[in-house]
Amino acid sequence: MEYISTRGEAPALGFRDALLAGLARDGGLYVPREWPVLTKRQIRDLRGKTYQEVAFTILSHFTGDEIPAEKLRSMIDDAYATFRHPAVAPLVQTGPNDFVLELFHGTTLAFKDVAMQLLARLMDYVLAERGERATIVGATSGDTGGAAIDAFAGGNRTDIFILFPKGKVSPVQQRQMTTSTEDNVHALAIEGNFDDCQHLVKEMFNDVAFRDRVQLSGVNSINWGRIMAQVVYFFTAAVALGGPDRKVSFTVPTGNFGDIFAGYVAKRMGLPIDRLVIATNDNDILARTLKTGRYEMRGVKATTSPSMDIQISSNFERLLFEAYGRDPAAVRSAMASLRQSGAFEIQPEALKAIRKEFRAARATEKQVAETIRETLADTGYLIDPHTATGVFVARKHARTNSPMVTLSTAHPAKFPAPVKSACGIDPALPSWLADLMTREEHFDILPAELKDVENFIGGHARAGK
Ligand SMILES: Cc1ncc(COP(=O)(O)O)c(C=O)c1O
Ligand SMILES: N[C@@H](CCOP(=O)(O)O)C(=O)O
Repeated sequence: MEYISTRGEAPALGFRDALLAGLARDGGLYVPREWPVLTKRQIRDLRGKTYQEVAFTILSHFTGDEIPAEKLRSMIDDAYATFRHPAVAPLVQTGPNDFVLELFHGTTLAFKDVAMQLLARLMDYVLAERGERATIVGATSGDTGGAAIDAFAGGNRTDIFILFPKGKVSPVQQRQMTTSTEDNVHALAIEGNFDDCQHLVKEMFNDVAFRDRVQLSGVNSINWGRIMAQVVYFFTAAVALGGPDRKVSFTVPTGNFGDIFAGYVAKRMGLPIDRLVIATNDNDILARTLKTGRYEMRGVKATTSPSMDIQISSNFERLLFEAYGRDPAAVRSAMASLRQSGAFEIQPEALKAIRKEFRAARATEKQVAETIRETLADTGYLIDPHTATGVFVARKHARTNSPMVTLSTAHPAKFPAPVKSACGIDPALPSWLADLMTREEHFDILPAELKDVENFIGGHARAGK
């Protein structure tokens, strides 16, 4: 399997190189040259299989012969042995046709663990095979950072630097990033918002001299390895609900567009998905874009679902590439316009293609709080504000004749303050995190300036020395 850049000006790479590259050298994102397609029969055969078996079937289409089958199997087994639920990603029924897909049974209580535990193992395997080290960078609005630190902590081939927006993540999220005692972990509180953090990460990748010197690698969903691992749970959920002989819809709480793009990939791979619904909080740039055809930044609002407080949805670039019939020039022009003026227009044909695949709606802060309260009252089920954003939007797009699955992207205990304020319940952290809030914190504070961040990373990274 070969991977090509959405901007068409970087060399095509094999799986291992695309995995370590993270972002393409032309600033674009890697996607497979072709979408692998499973037949209905192959999808039917996934019924009754474990999460790990389904993961192997799906992921081997993307890793091809670059990762030996027995290695891939053992990495998948190890990655999902860290999950506290035997099903890895169980489905919970909350209404006649309504389901919640719990993606928070990993070590840091968010859906990021699903891909990150595997990504760390894949990267370590490729680095060991090549006798190399890497400097891992990541930008986080709260969850990617904790999951990445947990997955990479203690690795002797990697140093990890996580940029989080100072004062804009939940206290639990912050401590998950700042209390590691491993020498290869560096949590950096950036004086800015998530978009500033993500911009800094992309700028580091675009600084070729720096990138090469520290052997930079990324773990955000700009890395194809993240997306491919997130495709798996769309298959497990749909198949459990009668797929491929019955269409299933999904609503996905969305920020950086990685998770819902994974759903789109599942569909391209042949999974019969009825509706793919983007759920946003008050940072509703994606809902506005689908409505108007204009992607326009308006400044970030702080909400009770801080992980989705995002304006620049990185993976939307992958969707644009597809919607423009894989025309990299159209993507380059949209991205140049976004850089220059904070906006771009989507041409009518491409917009039509996007609207055919996706629907989108927003949940306001009031609606999120009401949804937490009502879901608890009606079903006894407690959800976090990100999941509540999804559940609220899912109700608007529910179908009477097909199941609607909302992705539950975080455990309510990660966001105890808004959950308590909405419904009066103070969700407890699980036993392995019970002392989290009393652990000692270690982090550095840096301005949102490329030079300061590069100097810090260059001074601490072991790769290239
Ligand atoms: C809890 C939670 N829900 C939803 C999202 C949005 O996911 P994505 O960025 O893949 O759209 C995030 C962050 O990415 C998150 O941490
Ligand atoms: N919500 C995310 C933002 C980064 O998303 P990613 O999926 O691209 O890593 C977070 O929690 O950090």
